[in-house]
Amino acid sequence: MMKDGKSIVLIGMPGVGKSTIGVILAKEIGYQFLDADLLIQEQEGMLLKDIIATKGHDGFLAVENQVNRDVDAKHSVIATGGSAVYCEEAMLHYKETCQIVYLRCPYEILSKRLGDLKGRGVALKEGQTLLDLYEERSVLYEKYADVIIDEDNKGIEETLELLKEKFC
Ligand SMILES: Nc1ncnc2c1ncn2[C@@H]1O[C@H](COP(=O)(O)OP(=O)(O)OP(=O)(O)O)[C@@H](O)[C@H]1O
Ligand SMILES: O=C(O)C1=C[C@@H](O)[C@@H](O)[C@H](O)C1
Ligand SMILES: [Mg+2]
Repeated sequence: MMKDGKSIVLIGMPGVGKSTIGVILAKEIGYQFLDADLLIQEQEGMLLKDIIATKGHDGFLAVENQVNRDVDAKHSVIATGGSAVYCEEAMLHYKETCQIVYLRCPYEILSKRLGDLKGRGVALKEGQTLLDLYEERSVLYEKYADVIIDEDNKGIEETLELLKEKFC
């Protein structure tokens, strides 16, 4: 187990593997796992894509901000949603209480990995492309990160090993 018990918050674009890698990391370092997307769905009683459809982009971000801001968990790996980085209050809360890790994946790899963006519930504004989103968010992910893990062409296992090297 990690020494100081600080939780690890994973940030990054949709599809970088925050949820997939986060749950395995938690198990391997003896932490709990929380997925902020699932907390949002549970609170709202709706799927993410339906929350976005009903409340709109800004309404969704308000809920995402509140849910992440209210997370008070030690010894946990927390997978955030890709848009959590727009939620300033929540990000400042994580910055003060946790270690923030940006899983950075090159655009070319990510765009192949992501299929139907709408089905995934990505918070795209009208007319925005995945590349626009990538460029807009990269700056924010880097701003809040304490640690950056570059995925490049790594598989899930290799990325996990890098994370464990940092935190164990
Ligand atoms: N090298 C890799 N690293 C991480 N995930 C990979 C890799 N190669 C393929 N994948 C796949 O990419 C997907 C990552 O999806 P996942 O839901 O974990 O992303 P996420 O970061 O949690 O996205 P979201 O912000 O939408 O919650 C999974 O289906 C995973 O199997
Ligand atoms: O990157 C995004 O815009 C999102 C990613 C998901 O994890 C969800 O948090 C939500 O569907 C928005
Ligand atoms: Mg996820």
